[in-house]
Parts: sequence; structure tokens; C-alpha cells
Amino acid sequence: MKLNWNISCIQFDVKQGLVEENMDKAKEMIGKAVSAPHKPDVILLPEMWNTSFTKSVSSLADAYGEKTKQFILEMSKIHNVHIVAGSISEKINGEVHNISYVCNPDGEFIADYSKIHLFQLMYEDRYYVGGNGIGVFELFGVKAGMVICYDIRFPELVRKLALEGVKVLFVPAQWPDVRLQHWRTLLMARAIENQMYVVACNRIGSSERENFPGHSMIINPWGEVITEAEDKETILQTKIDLKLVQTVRDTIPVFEDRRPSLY
Ligand SMILES: O=C(O)CCC(=O)C(=O)O
Repeated sequence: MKLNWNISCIQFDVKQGLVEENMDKAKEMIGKAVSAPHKPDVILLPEMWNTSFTKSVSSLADAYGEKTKQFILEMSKIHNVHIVAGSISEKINGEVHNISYVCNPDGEFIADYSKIHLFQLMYEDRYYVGGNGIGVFELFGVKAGMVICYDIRFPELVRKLALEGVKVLFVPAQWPDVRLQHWRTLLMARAIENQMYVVACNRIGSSERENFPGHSMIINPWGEVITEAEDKETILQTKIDLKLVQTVRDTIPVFEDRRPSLY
């Protein structure tokens, strides 16, 4: 089991509908991240990092994720790194999912997660079908979990992941600047109440309707922001010590003190 991880969030501007351009950008930034002095063990990309949200989603969605999976598997293997691949549009039996893939340095696909809660305010529910399972997987023998963007508004989902043993939560997002305060507050709350690390990667740039502020963040199990990006292209890097999760849980034994029979 490895308890000290270097993490990098790759924060960039996702160009709407321009799959090749976005994949080239991701490739360039993954290359830069792994060449940095503290080479990451795990890289996180933003939500919808190769198409953004677009009305052409049905034609742009990757059939069974084949092209994206191949790209991510190759990047993981070449650079000897785990990649939590934000999310993309995957077409499965005619339905489109907002889905994430996790790959290991052997170039193996280890998990996927299809976003459960679709964001009606931006009509996500008209274009996508919600997933039916939670996102839990293992990295270096430690349980990690994933939710996507709007999912962080559902504390019961993240609590379920914590009860499954998750110690690090990955959150890819396309979160707009008008609700930046919600983004920061919700991420910190999820970290504090579940006493887990939260690693969150947001995009920058603009779509027709919204601006995206970045502010990717890595938060420790005390709820302290270890590092936070601004609104520029950034490789946000830090080291996390997984032993801190148990220290915090021993200090304030929230999981022991729960009384789920009452609520
Ligand atoms: O919950 C929010 O305010 C933003 C959610 C969102 O933009 C998304 O899930 O794509």
C-alpha cells in the first residue's frame, strides 16, 4: 500500500466540439505534468474534457468510449501514471452517458463511473442518461471514489462512498463562475464531513452561456485547501499523505458517532 501520492489536476480551456484539439491539449498537458519535478502518481482531467457540452453530443459521443479509452490507456502506459480521465460523452446502445475512466500505469482500464445526477438547469437530462452505480476503485491499495460536478450537491452520495471506505474523492467538473462560491463551499464541506481528501478539477474558458473560473482545488481531510488554482491554464500539483485521513477520523470520530437509525 502506498500512502504518499503526488497528484496533478490538469486545468485547461476545453474547446466545444473540437475533439482532436482537446485531445492534443490534454496530451501536451499530461506530458508537462509528468515532466515536473514532482512527477504525479495520479492525474485528474476536467469534466467533458474532449468535447465540452454541445448540442452535437449525439454525433460526437465516443461509441463505447473506444477512442478515448485507447488514448488514456496509452497516456497512462507511456508516462507510467494513473489517470482519472475527467469525463467524456460515451454512446452505449444508442444512449449517451457522461462517463469517466480510470487507468493504471500498466495501461489497464480499472474503473468507470457514469454521472448519476444530471444537471437540469443546463438541460443535461435531455442529452444524457444518468448512471446507475457509484464510483469506487482502488489506487495503490487505497479506496478512492469519484463523483462528477453537480454530484457534489448530493452529500448522501459522498457519504455512501465514505462508508464504502473511500479516502480520496476525485471530482471532475465544468462548474460556472456564477456559482463559484457553491463550488468552493460544497467541496470543503464534502471533505470536512467525510474526513477525506477531495481532489477537484474544473475547466477554464467560456461556452455560449457560461464562463468557467477554474479554481481546481485539493483539500485535506480537515477541510483545509492545500492548493487552489486561479482562472488560468494550470497544472495544479501537490503531495497528499493518506495517513492524515485516519488521524482526522480518530480525532473527531464522526463515523463512530453517527446514529443512522434516527435519520
Ligand atoms: O451544480 C452546479 O451549480 C453546476 C453543475 C454543473 O454545471 C454540471 O454538473 O455540469
